[in-house]
Amino acid sequence: MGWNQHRDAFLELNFRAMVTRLPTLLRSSFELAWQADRRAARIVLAAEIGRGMAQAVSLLAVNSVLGRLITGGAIEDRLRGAVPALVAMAVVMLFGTLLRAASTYATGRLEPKVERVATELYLERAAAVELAAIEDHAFHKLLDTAQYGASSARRMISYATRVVNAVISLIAAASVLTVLHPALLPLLATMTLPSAWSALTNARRRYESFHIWVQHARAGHLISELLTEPAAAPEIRVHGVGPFLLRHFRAMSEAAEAEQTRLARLAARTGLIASAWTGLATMATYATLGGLLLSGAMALSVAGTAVIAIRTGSSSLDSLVLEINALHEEALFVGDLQKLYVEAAERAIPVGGDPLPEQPREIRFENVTFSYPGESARPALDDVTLTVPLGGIVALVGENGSGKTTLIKLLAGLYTPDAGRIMWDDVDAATADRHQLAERVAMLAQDFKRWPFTARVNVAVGRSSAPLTEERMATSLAEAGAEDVVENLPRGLDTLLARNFSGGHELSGGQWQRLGIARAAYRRGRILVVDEPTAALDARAELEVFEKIRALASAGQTVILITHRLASVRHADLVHVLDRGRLAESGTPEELLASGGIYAELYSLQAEQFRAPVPAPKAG
Ligand SMILES: Nc1ncnc2c1ncn2[C@@H]1O[C@H](COP(=O)(O)OP(=O)(O)OP(=O)(O)O)[C@@H](O)[C@H]1O
Repeated sequence: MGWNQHRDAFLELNFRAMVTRLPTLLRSSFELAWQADRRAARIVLAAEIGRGMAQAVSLLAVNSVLGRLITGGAIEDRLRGAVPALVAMAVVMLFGTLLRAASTYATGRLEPKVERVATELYLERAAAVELAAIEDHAFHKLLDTAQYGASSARRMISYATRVVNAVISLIAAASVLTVLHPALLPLLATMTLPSAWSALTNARRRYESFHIWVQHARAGHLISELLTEPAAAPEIRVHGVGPFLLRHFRAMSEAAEAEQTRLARLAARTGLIASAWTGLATMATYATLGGLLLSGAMALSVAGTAVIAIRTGSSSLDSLVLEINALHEEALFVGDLQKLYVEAAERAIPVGGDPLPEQPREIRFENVTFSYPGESARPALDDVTLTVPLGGIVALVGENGSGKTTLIKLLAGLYTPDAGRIMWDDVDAATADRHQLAERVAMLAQDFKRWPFTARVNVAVGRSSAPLTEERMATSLAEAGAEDVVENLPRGLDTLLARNFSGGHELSGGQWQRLGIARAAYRRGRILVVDEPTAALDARAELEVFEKIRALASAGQTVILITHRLASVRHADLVHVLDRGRLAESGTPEELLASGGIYAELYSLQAEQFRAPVPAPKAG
């Protein structure tokens, strides 16, 4: 269906990189933990270091016990001699158990907090970027992949904990082995390398595959949502779109399954090779140990301890490799999240800037050109120069796709021009304080958001930063002519406007439009921008809304109006006509009618429809 793009998979992930990055990974896990809960982070770190040390001490105690038991003398004496070491072992094990409990508790406390902190930052940064970033598919892909980073950050904490633990117990086992016989250490490493290789190879494949398939997974998810969402339900039923969507869903799922099968086949093959290699290395290790015993180069008690140390060491090394690998895999996702943090900060709406004039007289577009990203035959706005005087009604008129909505989005600061300037008196909007600019504008977009909240929230969300007041609510509803919409709701303003929730209610398109106008009125922006405010209204409601808009304008509010209903434009103080991204004509409605240009042509086309003869009722 045109979503798949498998070109940009890239990775650099190898064993050396993994080991060299380990300190950075551990540090960033610790930083995440520190940010989320300092006390718990301290407990985890101390407990894990303590546990590793306890393991080293208990290994030394084992050596001492074996040494006592295997040396000559009466068995009672040998047992008695081993008692202090046995007691030491028991104490150390108890200590280790307590530390483990402390670490489990603190990690459990830490993990959800880490995920929350990471998620909050993700949402905060994503909500603060420019509209252009949200509409950019590359940034969207990053948003998609980075969303997994927060849960990875959560898991990173336990993996990092286990890595610290495994490193310390490995150091303990390796030091004991080196003391026993230096030849044993490389053998221990050889035994564990295959599982390292296999785990790393599989992780790399999984991550590569994830990056290649993430868009695909999103598209599959989108189709399954489309099949169940209420907005699509009527067309799915009347036009029979269901089987078509299902066919695509199946095709996409099958492609994803084939990828999973490929990964499983490769993982099985890699696992087999690694196991064969481990088997050979284990045989070599024990043969060496036997050789050392036979040649008398190693005492039996030492060989006993060596076997225990090798088993402890290889299991520590095994788990170290697995945990580092898991840590690394999670870190790749956390890396995506961090990349998003950086990119979102770079593409964030700038804070601060030149103050806008308190009472500007006009907004001037000077040779403004703007193109949407991607391929298009012509710019959406092409060298547009026009003035919007403040304090009256300015109408934007033009055929579909002529650039009206784009123009008001630029005016509201949602996009910045590719060329030219937008001046608020003598302040360039490009360097102006964007927060101030947004403060001045109330916007009712064509596709304004129908929030799945109560009617009250749907209006008050127009200015969610201020405390809600009933008086302002009532005035806004009156200004929008939306009182009867609210009166007819089962629980008035407290009715939930989301039909797919229990107790939820749905409004008609026209009723929504009136609530949308109430929201824009509630905002009390000095410039009210309305894009096709009456498209869904019946003739009476349309007249009423334009009446209200006129009243707002005569009370001093600036209204910028986009509409195809040219009869309603008659009351505008100034009309700009756009044609394929260019300003075609400007003037008062009377001037434009008299000039016989595009406006006059569109006007007479509409007027014609009403002049068409009404068929006479048939007699009889
Ligand atoms: N988000 C977008 N991304 C890419 N192109 C866009 C986007 N929005 C609009 N366009 C393109 O920009 C051009 C101008 O669109 P715009 O929505 O400004 O027209 P309009 O005059 O408001 O049309 P209408 O009367 O249909 O609402 C069109 O060619 C449209 O395809």
